[in-house]
Amino acid sequence: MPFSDFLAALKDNPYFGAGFGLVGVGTALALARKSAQLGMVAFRRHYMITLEVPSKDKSYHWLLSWISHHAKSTQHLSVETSYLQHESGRISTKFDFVPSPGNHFIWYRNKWIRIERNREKQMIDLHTGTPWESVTFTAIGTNRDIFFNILQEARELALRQQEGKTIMYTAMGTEWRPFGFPRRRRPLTSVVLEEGISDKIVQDVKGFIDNPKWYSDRGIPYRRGYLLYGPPGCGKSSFITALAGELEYSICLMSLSDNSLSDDRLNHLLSVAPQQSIILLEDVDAAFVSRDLAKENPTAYQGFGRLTFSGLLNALDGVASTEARIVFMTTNHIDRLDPALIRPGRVDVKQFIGHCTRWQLTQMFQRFYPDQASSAAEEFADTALNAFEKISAAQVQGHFMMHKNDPQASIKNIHSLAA
Ligand SMILES: Nc1ncnc2c1ncn2[C@@H]1O[C@H](COP(=O)(O)OP(=O)(O)OP(=O)(O)O)[C@@H](O)[C@H]1O
Repeated sequence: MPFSDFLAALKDNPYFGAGFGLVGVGTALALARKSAQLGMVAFRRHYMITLEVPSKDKSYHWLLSWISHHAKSTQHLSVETSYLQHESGRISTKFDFVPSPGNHFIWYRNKWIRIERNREKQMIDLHTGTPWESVTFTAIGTNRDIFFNILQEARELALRQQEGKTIMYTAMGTEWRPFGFPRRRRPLTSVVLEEGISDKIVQDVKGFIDNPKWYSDRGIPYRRGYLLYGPPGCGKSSFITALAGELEYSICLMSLSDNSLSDDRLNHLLSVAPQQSIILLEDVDAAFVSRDLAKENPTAYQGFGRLTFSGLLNALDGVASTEARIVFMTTNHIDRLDPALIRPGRVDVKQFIGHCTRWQLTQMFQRFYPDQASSAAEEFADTALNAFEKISAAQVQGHFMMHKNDPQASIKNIHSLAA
């Protein structure tokens, strides 16, 4: 269809709004013309299809990228700045042009499509503090497939852009928003846990994801909880990040100590977490300690914010969906946790992640200095364990960084390992 006809059709479309008002009528002739026109309006109204996507919808940002991808000739643009992490770890700034508020036309699969991006000046989304926005697509015809295709393409484009990255989400108001730049996926092999632990957890999670039927056949909620506990700097968080990369999942990071977190909000957030994501509750002991401890020292262990302990338990129990729901919790002090929080059903797998063993020390040495003989790695492990009773992987990593190009010095200077 020629562009001029498309514009003429739009002119009568009620969604098109100002700018194409009907010419005034004053004479009988004009009235007759108008009634003919109204006939056309009714006809066109039935042959135009419109899709409105509010900014709250998950697909909104995908669609903006899709539009800028297709509407290359549009001259009215806004900038969206993001950060990119390269293979080397270097971070660079990326500027994307997205269509600015107003009308844009694109030619898509032999059809003209009008896209209107609306920004409400008066309405602010109270949860995110951003203006209320929407995009409306209008096309000729009645076949909705055109919009399904666009949504599908926009989703695939967004997924391609995220390939090889792990997205971290954080809770903003009642929704999850990407936080920081997508991180390059961390390989599982880069986190050296005691022999067998990593494999055991990965197999457990994969077995869970692959077996929804097992749960539905038995009427068991399709969720699984994990608790990683142990001293700081031994790899709890790093392992969860690497696991998310392995599963191609994102991470929804939630702080239970957040003052603005209420029972209802937590419940809601857990039920609307993005698909294929791990919910990560870090340092759960910081928010809730065992009821016995709290009784002994009520001032030190006051509850945080408006979240109650029973609210947390209910929210965890309510986390059920047709999709695999995985909740990871971490703590440095398992002994401070209330047994109700970590009972089976809420936490199905508890795993201690401790200080480095001899095996871990040799593995870490070999990974850091791949050209060295295994005897050097063993010498490093023995020297380290002779000098210190407990060493965290974070300490070892920091020590290697001080002797990046000198493995022998890293063995000789092990006594200088930073506490
Ligand atoms: N097992 C490990 N293998 C390789 N690197 C590790 C390991 N453990 C820790 N690190 C490194 O140490 C740093 C801190 O680790 P991480 O935050 O995962 O520890 P954590 O156990 O979660 O600590 P915390 O209890 O304080 O949250 C990271 O930079 C990580 O790369």
